Amino acid sequence: MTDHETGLGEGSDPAAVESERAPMPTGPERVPQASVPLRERIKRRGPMLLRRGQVDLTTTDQRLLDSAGEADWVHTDPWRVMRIQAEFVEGFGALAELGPAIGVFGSARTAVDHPQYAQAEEVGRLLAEAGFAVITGGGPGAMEAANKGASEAGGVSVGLGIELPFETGLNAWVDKGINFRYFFARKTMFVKYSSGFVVLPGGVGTLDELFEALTLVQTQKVTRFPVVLLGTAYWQGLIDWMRDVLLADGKIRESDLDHLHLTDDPADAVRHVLDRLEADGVARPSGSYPE
Ligand SMILES: C/C(=C\CNc1ncnc2c1ncn2[C@@H]1O[C@H](COP(=O)(O)O)[C@@H](O)[C@H]1O)CO
Repeated sequence: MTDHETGLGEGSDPAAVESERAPMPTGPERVPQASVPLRERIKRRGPMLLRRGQVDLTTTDQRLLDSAGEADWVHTDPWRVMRIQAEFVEGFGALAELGPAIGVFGSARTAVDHPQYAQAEEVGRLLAEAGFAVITGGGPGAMEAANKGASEAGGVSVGLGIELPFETGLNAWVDKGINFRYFFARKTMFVKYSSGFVVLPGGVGTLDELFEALTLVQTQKVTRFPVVLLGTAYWQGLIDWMRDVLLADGKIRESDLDHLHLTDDPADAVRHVLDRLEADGVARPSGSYPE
């Protein structure tokens, strides 16, 4: 079995490989350890003693820098686990000190000249003025609009982008951006660093984000989490269906619907978020309350 397989090689240092009798030579006369007879090789690593065949002859760095060998392992799940871990580390590191924030979701396809774009921009602005950072998916459409409103109001405009088969990149109004490979890591960041969501008209991506929030509230994985639906004409049908079918059939409770605040007014959306958080004992950020 090799050192790699036993794990004994990690952290080893051939400079510490020495003969039990002779002290470690320190200068140009240093003997390559491979030339020390096998039976005389000895190494101490912390509380561990290694002798003979257990003494490895290369350092961790040497093995790291040795580019020879197979590279297929970068396409294996154990390696992906490391990349997933890295996304959480990067996300937590970038957002841990963000302060109070609200997630704003909505269609990637909302056109710049559409009234919903103006509404998203207004929401971004009012949230920033209220003292919230604004977190979006970092893409085009409603996301871009909310980032624009937040950034132009001098707020913290955050975009959590996602790698897609087609390149879209972070929109130009994202002032703090992270690009994720994995949807689930990105979704964790939305929920972990937002105190509530404002959801504008959108498609399956937006519905996914909305229903994830509702599921987490229903299962009490998150508490104190206001969710506002902006656009009554767009959302009323969904609310009616949830009430008439899901609730009527006993698949949800009335309280699951109570979490949803439906409005057409961006100022009302932001007031609702502030009021709900205050009612739940969360300190209000130091910005202005929308008139
Ligand atoms: C469809 C197009 C670009 C997609 N680019 C996206 N970039 C970032 N985030 C996205 C993108 N598409 C979807 N999302 C996420 O889902 C929500 C919007 O999805 P919907 O289906 O459009 O409602 C959004 O909140 C993002 O988090 C080309 O225009």
